This record gives sequence, C-alpha cells and structure tokens, in this order.
Amino acid sequence: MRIGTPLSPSATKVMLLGAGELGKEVIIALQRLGVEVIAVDRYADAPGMQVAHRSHVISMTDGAALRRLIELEKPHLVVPEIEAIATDTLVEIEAEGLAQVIPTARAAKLTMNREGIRRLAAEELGLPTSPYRFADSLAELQAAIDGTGEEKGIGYPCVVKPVMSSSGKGQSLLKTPADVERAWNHAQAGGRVQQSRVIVEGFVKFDYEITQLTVRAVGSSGQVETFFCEPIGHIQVDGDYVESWQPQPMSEAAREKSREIAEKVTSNLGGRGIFGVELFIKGDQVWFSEVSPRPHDTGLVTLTSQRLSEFELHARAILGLPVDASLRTPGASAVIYGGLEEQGVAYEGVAEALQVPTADLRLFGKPESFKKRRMGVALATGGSIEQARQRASLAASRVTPVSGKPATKK
Ligand SMILES: Nc1ncnc2c1ncn2[C@@H]1O[C@H](COP(=O)(O)OP(=O)(O)OP(=O)(O)O)[C@@H](O)[C@H]1O
Ligand SMILES: NCC(=O)N[C@@H]1O[C@H](COP(=O)([O-])[O-])[C@@H](O)[C@H]1O
Ligand SMILES: [Mg+2]
Repeated sequence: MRIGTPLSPSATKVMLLGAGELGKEVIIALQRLGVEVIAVDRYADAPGMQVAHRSHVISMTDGAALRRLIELEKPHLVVPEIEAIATDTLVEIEAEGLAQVIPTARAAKLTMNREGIRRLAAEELGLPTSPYRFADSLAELQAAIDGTGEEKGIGYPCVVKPVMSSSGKGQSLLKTPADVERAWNHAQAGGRVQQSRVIVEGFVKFDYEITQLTVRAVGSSGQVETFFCEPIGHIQVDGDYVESWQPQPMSEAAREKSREIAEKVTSNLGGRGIFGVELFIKGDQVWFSEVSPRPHDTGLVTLTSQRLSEFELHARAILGLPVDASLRTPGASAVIYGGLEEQGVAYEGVAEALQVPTADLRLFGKPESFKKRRMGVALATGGSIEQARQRASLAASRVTPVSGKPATKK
C-alpha cells in the first residue's frame, strides 16, 4: 500500500458521503496520513467539510447527482458516513470499478434499510433478534401488533421505527393500543427519506446494551482479519445516545456470544473498515439489534479510551494498513445538545468543562443548532468506569450553547 501526495497526481483520494461529527474525525485521521479528502453532505459547512481538502453539497439520495460527483472527483475510495444514500448507485459504481465502496456497496445497501439488515441477520444468518414485522399502513401496523388468525402478533410493549432513519428519529415505544396511531404518524414525520414503511419490534427487556466495535483490516497474515474493541456500554434516550463508556463489564458467555454475532454479521457484509454492532444483553443472552458499517456515535468514547480511536481504526483499515484495537484506559463520553434553535450559536462554560480532571471536548461546529441536535461531546477517563462517566457528564453539563448574536445595544 502506498500513499501519494495530496493535491498532486499521485494523491490517494477518499470521498466521505456524509460529513457530520463522525466523518469529521475520520477525515482528521485521513489527513494525518496524507490522504486527499473530499467531504460531501446535504448542507454547507458540515463539520467534516471544515477539515477536508474540499467539499460538495448535494442530495446524496439523488443517484444521478452522486454518480456525476464521483465521476468528477474520481476518488479511490468512497466512504459512506450516513445511511441515507443512493445505495443502488453505489452498487453500480462498485461494479463498474469506478471506485471502491467502503466496506462494500452491498453492506451500505443492506444497512440503509432496517428490513435489509434485519432479514439478513435473523432469516439468513439465524442470529437472535427481537420478534419483528413490517407494515406499510396504519391498518397493517395494527394487524402486525395484534396478529391475524394464523399469525401471532408482536403485542405490547413494542417499538415502531421508520425502516430508514437513525438516531431514534421517528421511533416510538408503544405500551397500549392507544399509542399506535401516534407512533404511525411520528414514524411518517421522522424518517430520513420519504418512505412510509415501518418496522415494529417486540420490546427486549435487556439488562444493558452494547456496541461491539469490530474492525475488518489486513492482519499479519496479509489477509483481512477481524479485530474486536472492548465492548462499549451506553444509555439511549428516545432512541438517541446520551452517554457511552468503555469497557462495559460482561459475563464471559455474553462477551463471547457478542463477538460471535459480530463476527458472523461483519464477515457476511465483507470489505474493510470498522462496524458498530449493536447488541442487547440480558444475563448470558445476547440479541442482535442492528449494525453500522462505519464508525458508531457511541464509539466517540474511543477518542479518549483507546490507543487508536474508532476513526483512526477506520482510516487505517480502509487504506489497508495495520490496526491496534486495544483499550488504553477506562473512558466515557457525554453528549452536548443544542438546546436552542438558532444558527451560529456560541458555547459558554468551555473553560469550566475542561477544568474537570482528564476532560476533553469536541465541539462539532455545526452551523445550525436544534434543541435535540448533537452539537458536541465531552470525553473523560478515570480509574474506573464510574469515575470516567461522572467526569464526562460533569464536563458536558458545564457547556451551554447560547445565542451567538451580538447583544443589541440599548
Ligand atoms: N426492540 C427493542 N427493544 C428494546 N429497546 C429497543 C428496541 N429497539 C430499539 N430500542 C432502543 O432504542 C435505541 C435506538 O434504536 P435503534 O438503534 O434501532 O435506532 P436508530 O435510530 O438506528 O439509532 P442509531 O442510529 O443511533 O443507532 C436502542 O439502542 C435501544 O436502546
Ligand atoms: N446515529 C448516527 C449518527 O450519529 N450519525 C452522525 O450524525 C451526523 C448527522 O447529524 P445531524 O442529524 O445533526 O446532521 C452524521 O453525519 C453522523 O456523523
Ligand atoms: Mg442504533
């Protein structure tokens, strides 16, 4: 593997499709290795665009626009950073040999839609998952929950999600029949793309949930091998992550099963790169939930807890370079939300946050804040997970997004 000089004919060129907080860190890792990086997203000044060599604003679900851009830029690698992409175009691009899609175009296509990855995991690979059904209308959703003569329903409690969405958008927990219509309407409003189909899943009463970061990278054998990071524990509120820590203590049996499931699903998806395998754990029992064939938001903790963060691991793996997935120290991350709806916000309390021992911050630089938009993250390490979590949460709580408008003179 050789790496060229950016902005010269020898450049090694990587295009990120999606340039949010996760892409920004991947881009920084690639920049450090002397890679030429092109960032793409649906809006200008996305976090990753601020650290890339150049950027483009397009609708990434528009296949023709995506193809034109790839033909123009001729990247060696195309790296999806979000799921809502014209993945059929990626399949074509890969087949035509125009660029290599990370980890594979098929992985991007299957995981863009909850139906693709769920059917692969449960029906083809036989992995344990929550019971599930799909529905295209309110009536079908009700029938999927209640059951029909011959088919048992999912029942209550259950979870309804648009088949294409992320970070909990459009997701509802249903406890009684009175919740069904609201859940259907919420899913219709919350999907990332225009798509009415939903999945309804039986609610898994897990003890805790983890992200099993799994890296497929060239190993000492010269072949692609599988490497596991220590499990990441996390807390989700309304389907969106608010806190994560590493390592999550687990029984030996649950840890082994988690790695087996992660190995099965990632080796089927193939290619090189990092995957975030989401698993629910109860005692020694493990359920597969979903997988991101890319860095995972809960893995932001690895910026402080691992020798190589999940972003550096992704950068190395996709370039065919060796990886080291080892833990450095217990660590934790805590999310900083926008809290207000405004462009160009400012952040107060940064110095106070960084006074917390071991604390670090990432402010993503998103041009527009929404109440529930993730704008930054606090990181901390500690002698124990508890200490790291307390420090990260304290640091996050000290950062306050405020109006960035100049104060008007009286
Ligand atoms: N069937 C279920 N049983 C219990 N909890 C669930 C179930 N499905 C989802 N959850 C809870 O909601 C969270 C988000 O669900 P899921 O990962 O499917 O949504 P998402 O929109 O893809 O989120 P992200 O993009 O952040 O991964 C889970 O991590 C879990 O806490
Ligand atoms: N769970 C998926 C996830 O965390 N994705 C991350 O959030 C960004 C979108 O943020 P936005 O919605 O604030 O634009 C994505 O670009 C990615 O970095
Ligand atoms: Mg998830």
